[in-house]
Amino acid sequence: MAAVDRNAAALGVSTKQLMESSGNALARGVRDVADPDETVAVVAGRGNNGGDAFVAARFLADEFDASVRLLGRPETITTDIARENWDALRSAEIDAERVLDSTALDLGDPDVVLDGVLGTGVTGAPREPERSAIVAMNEVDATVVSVDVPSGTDADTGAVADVAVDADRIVTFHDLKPGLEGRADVTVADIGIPEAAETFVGPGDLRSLSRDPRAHKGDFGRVMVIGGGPYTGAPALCAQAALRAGADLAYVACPDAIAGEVQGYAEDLIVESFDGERLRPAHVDDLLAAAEGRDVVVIGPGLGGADETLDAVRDFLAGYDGTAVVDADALQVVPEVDTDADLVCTPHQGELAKMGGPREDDWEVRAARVREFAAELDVTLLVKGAYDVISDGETTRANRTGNPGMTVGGTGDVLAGITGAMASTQAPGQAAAIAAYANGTAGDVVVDEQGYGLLASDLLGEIPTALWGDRDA
Ligand SMILES: NC(=O)C1=CN([C@@H]2O[C@H](COP(=O)(O)OP(=O)(O)OC[C@H]3O[C@@H](n4cnc5c(N)ncnc54)[C@H](O)[C@@H]3O)[C@@H](O)[C@H]2O)[C@@H](O)CC1
Ligand SMILES: [K+]
Repeated sequence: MAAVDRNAAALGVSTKQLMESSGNALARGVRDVADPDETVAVVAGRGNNGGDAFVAARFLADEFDASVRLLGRPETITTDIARENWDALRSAEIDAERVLDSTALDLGDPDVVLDGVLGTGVTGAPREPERSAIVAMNEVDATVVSVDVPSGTDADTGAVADVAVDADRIVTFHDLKPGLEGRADVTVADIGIPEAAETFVGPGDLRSLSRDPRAHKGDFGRVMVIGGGPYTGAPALCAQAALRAGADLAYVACPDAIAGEVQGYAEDLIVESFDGERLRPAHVDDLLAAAEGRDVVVIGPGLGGADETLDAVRDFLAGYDGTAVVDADALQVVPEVDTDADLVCTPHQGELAKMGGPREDDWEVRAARVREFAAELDVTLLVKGAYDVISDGETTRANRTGNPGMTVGGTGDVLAGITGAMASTQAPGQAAAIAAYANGTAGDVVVDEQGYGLLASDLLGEIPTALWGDRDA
């Protein structure tokens, strides 16, 4: 939800607007169970769940005998928008008081209790002062309406804590939360989050990239690029992109003939070469052994399409059972290969057609067909275009970042490298979605600064900011 919320804000629909809609929906929920002039006791915690309850109180105050209890001091309200809505209650002289000792919380004899104590931001079982307030709410003989989730319910898992609100009705926002499935007393309220906030990859998707300060080397991936032969720049770009996207180590497995040149592009790369001028089936056993110690393999960049090379790609994928990003010439073997690996394929539309996939001009039609094709192949597809389409066969996303300057050679190698890095910490579909977004954002920044004529290598330095530069994410 927090990711969708951030994506909505990036589309111009602020969390405060969503809070207004949430409060309005709550007021409707209360009207459904109460008659005019009945008493409504609103109990609010200090997060946005409480903020929703403040808005509801503003909607209800004219019609009902409504009063608000805030659990704690207004200064300790955790978000600006919740505090602004608390202040609005006070300014409007709506009955709203703070409760400094929740063990002495006296709700009187209300007809309805509105539970805005804890929502999706809860971690662990309720602590004080929320804990005693929940007990007090359960002791009152009233219809209890919960905001988003009954307080004390873990919104990620649906687990109910030892102390939790026993709700008669729940008004939940945007989507059914875990633990609420199958309950007859739940209303899912549309609070105006545009579908685009879920369809299009946005800054909210980057939230999962935050790092634990206790992380150590290897936590963010050892990425192995199998590439090069006729081309030398492609594997080097790809592996450098993986490092810029946060991988801890990037290895390039390439032919001896070009190893020196690949290493020459960047000292950060670990080049491990095999004999000859191109990949052949004889190399596959050694590559499979090397891949054992790595988190993700990216196969394809600069390999070329020689028959023996494609045979080797086929053999490699048949013997591999980790996660592999497949790009460029290697893509064409995917439909015929039998593998236990999780494949993330990154074709442009021409390559997709060569794989037997759909060719559709309209992106929404393409998205639906790409999903079917991903399900048929049992792979994740990232189909590059003006709107990139990403699907794992179930969830389908689109990415709008990027620009026509990125038609230059090498940008696909960069994308494959970012995808490789992301796939070492994220599920394949999410890895591909974030990679497409970051690659396009990097390209947009370069073109904004200098105009067209970008080089794929220009993207590299912009990748970290594209992934971690959004301080609000
Ligand atoms: N994400 C969205 O799109 C929207 C969310 N909204 C509301 O925002 C809620 C989430 O708000 P927040 O993230 O601020 O979180 P909550 O309001 O659910 O709770 C956070 C507060 O509870 C405290 N807390 C956490 N665990 C606790 C525990 N075990 N015992 C006692 N206190 C605990 C935190 O320190 C914080 O003060 C949703 O449930 C929903 O009601 C709506 O305002 C509208 C849109
Ligand atoms: K609640």
